[in-house]
Amino acid sequence: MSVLLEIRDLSVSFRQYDRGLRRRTITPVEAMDLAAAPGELVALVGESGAGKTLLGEAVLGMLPGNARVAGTVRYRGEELTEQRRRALVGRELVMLPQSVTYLDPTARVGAQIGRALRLAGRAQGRDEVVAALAARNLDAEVARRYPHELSGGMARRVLLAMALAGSPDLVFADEPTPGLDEDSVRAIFAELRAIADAGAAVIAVSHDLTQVVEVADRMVICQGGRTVETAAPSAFGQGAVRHPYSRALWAALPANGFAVAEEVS
Ligand SMILES: Nc1ncnc2c1ncn2[C@@H]1O[C@H](COP(=O)(O)OP(=O)(O)OP(=O)(O)O)[C@@H](O)[C@H]1O
Ligand code: NI
Repeated sequence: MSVLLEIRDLSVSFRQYDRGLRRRTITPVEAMDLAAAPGELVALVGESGAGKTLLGEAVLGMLPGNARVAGTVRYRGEELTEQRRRALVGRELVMLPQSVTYLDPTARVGAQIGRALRLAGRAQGRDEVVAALAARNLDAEVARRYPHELSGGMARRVLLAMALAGSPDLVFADEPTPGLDEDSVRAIFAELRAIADAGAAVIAVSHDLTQVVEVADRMVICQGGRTVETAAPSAFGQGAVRHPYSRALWAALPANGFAVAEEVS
């Protein structure tokens, strides 16, 4: 299977102005590598501030104006130029947002899905809206609801329905499960797995290590702006991951006794 997205040696810097107009540059993403093929679910894991969101924003062109990106991002074997990105983002390449506040509180779910279908260049009649809901295991009745009338798990599914309106080939899911109970987390990961099985490449940022190892094809582990290891999910449970940080990440899970690895800086 050929690679759909290939990121090599990605860095993201921000130019900032100190007091007295002294300029300085910070580089939160220093060297990240990641590849994703059609049909694959790649989990991107690592502590808060490691640069996971920035990687997604760099690929999708969502960084603020003072950001500088270096390194290689190839999509379908060709450099993802600004021009290609503009044509692809929102259609072939989508972000599943981290926050449900992305939903418009004043509009019914059906209208919001209709809007997403229109932006993706699809037909947007009632039948299409109902089909988009059904594909995410939501009843047609949900179209009439407002966001505040949805449970946390349902709101996540609505966000999924909107992100998937244009049948994207690449989905970057940034923390798709915050604040959900265990069953809802499992259900959302099952959805992401199904999206990959249907042929898309899915990159999922997650802190739910125990759940994500159940569905991922590969785990990309990052720390301090660098990817430190790519491992098979099974390697985690078997203690076969190499990098001390990867081991610490696993050992720190509640089920594994919250062990804090002191050798890790
Ligand atoms: N616009 C910005 N200007 C300056 N620094 C930024 C900017 N955006 C992010 N950063 C910094 O870059 C680092 C990485 O941020 P990022 O949001 O990618 O982390 P993350 O791995 O997604 O963390 P989390 O798990 O908490 O979401 C953080 O230290 C953050 O403060
Ligand atoms: Ni983040």
